[in-house]
Amino acid sequence: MHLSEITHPNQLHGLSIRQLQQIARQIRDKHLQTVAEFGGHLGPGLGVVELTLGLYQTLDLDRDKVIWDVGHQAYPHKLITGRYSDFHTLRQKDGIAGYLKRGENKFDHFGAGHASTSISAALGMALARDMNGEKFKAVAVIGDGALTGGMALEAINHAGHLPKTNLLVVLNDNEMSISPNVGAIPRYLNKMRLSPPVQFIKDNFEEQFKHIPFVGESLSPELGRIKEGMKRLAVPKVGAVFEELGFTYMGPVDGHNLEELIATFQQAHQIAGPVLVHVATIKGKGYELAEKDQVGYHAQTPFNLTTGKAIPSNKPKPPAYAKVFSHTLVKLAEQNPKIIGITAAMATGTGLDKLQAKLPNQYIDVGIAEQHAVTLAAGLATEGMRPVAAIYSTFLQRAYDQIIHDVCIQNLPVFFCLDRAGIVGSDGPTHQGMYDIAYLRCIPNIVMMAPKDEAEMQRMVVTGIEHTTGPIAMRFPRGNGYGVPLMEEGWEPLEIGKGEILRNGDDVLIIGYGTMVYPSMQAAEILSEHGIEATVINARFVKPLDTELIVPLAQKIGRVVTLEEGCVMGGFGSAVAEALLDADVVVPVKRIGIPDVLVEHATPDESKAELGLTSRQIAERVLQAYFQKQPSPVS
Ligand SMILES: Cc1ncc(C[n+]2csc(CCOP(=O)(O)OP(=O)(O)O)c2C)c(N)n1
Ligand SMILES: CC(=O)[C@@H](O)[C@H](O)COP(=O)(O)O
Ligand SMILES: [Mg+2]
Repeated sequence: MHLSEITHPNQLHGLSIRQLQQIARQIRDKHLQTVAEFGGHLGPGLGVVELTLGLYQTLDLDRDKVIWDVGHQAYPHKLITGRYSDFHTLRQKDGIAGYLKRGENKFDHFGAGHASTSISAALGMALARDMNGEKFKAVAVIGDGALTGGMALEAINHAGHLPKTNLLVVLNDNEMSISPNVGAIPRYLNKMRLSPPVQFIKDNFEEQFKHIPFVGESLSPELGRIKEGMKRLAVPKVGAVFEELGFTYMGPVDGHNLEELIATFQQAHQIAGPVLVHVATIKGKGYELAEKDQVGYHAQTPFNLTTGKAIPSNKPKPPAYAKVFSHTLVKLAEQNPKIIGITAAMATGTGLDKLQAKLPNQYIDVGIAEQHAVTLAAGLATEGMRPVAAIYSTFLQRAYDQIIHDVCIQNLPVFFCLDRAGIVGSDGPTHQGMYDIAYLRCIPNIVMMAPKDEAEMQRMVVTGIEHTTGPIAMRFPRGNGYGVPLMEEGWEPLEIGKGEILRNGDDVLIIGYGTMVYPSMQAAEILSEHGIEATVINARFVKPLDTELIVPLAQKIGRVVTLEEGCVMGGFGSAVAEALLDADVVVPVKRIGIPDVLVEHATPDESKAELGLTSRQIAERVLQAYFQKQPSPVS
């Protein structure tokens, strides 16, 4: 049977190991071709091909439910659940999502994208199953990185307390998060990965020696004494921690040996209560370049399969915001040993791997543990350190209470650097950085800012470091800057709460925040072609808002437009409208940003066009709102 003929995982039933190995090869080929052509997550899925086939052959997917943690590794799952023919649309507009998605396919029982949720979801399904008197297996597949997330441990704590609730947790242990996994849990797992040989020797000690020709028999008396000594060798009982937590532990199992996997899963299905099967895999298995560079091949833009090199873009790109951010932070950290950069398992994405390389003592990776990262930063701040929590906007959502409870209520000087703030593109709704303006703005004590370009971001990094009277947050987008000139040092901090006028005009006031400042200027130029002259403000800060600058101009001009790359509800535009209300200035405010919708996976430009956020669309919307001009057909 060829992979292309599989539309239901139950078609795996009855296939021989050889047939499964053939399908595994076809999955790897399809996975590699598709990611090489369109980009996506490479290493994670290559590492779970046999795990997926072995597990699914032992389940009835018309009944049983498999929940994948994060879901970035679930391309093999997608390929055997009816999406082979559409797989070339992966992570593209209106195409297959890069993560599991309940609405996409009946075998996608739970969506994800953020880590550490699978065991909670699977346990919820198992409890509902038992309450409804149903019979199906609930299986969570979680990576060793995701296992460092607090939620996963909360779920294990709960599941281990329910000896009558059947639940299978498959731990995909490839010793990697995006970077090498960090913490005591991965270290413990690694010890178990290593322990079987030691355990094997202990169990088969004499057997091993007796057969040594000529000397084997004569060694016997000695062997007894050595064996006694071996008994005292402290080998952790494999899986002891999980067993102590109420799970039946099985493993570690070779995650690329189909016979072993199938036999283990079949056995696991016979065991009542919570069971954890520890599967040892290799991230990137089957593609040598990915096996050798597991960090670099976690995710890929389109690349050449033979050379492994990214397909060069036809024009040189300005530096990425993340690169400028980390370069600036390293420069400042070299002068200030109190600066501590903190990442939650996103060293390469945030660029903090550069800080780790240059100043390892001023770098902390806490694993996938954003909540811990924030309160750790708060603790560091109480002792006079200068903590910089570099966490994507979307992942910082995980630590909302810690931001309020541990940082802002105590008014501690933590500097939050929110990368990937705004529309991120192919990762879709779970990863869009849409909510941070709204979710932070309502918290007392926090200062919030966003740069118009990468040069202003450098000034904001200095501003953030020097703001030590309380918490401060800077948001910036995924991707590249504008290529504006950058300074190597001597960046001038900004005055907190002060914006700048970029253009003058009497017909409409346009106030841009962060990434929407340049589009504001471009829209103003288009309006000028229609005889409409706009004043454009770069707000720089949403909290505190520069009301001294904005309120009088709004009153004078009488028409206001706000622009933000974030949710309009409660966002930057709301802040301006509230300020005008508080000042009893009654003028119309047209808030342009992301409306109350989810933004599906597409390129950022496609999403912005769909949301009416291109410069031309902004100009058209202003004309329509304030000057009763019917929009010309959008070119
Ligand atoms: C809450 C959260 N923080 C960070 C991330 C970014 N992220 C995506 S995959 C990944 C590593 C996951 O490691 P693991 O679970 O071991 O899966 P593997 O990639 O090794 O297959 C991280 C940190 C995320 N998805 N969710
Ligand atoms: C699966 C996951 O959450 C990360 O791999 C994420 O896709 C990284 O996003 P960036 O590519 O923006 O760093
Ligand atoms: Mg891993």
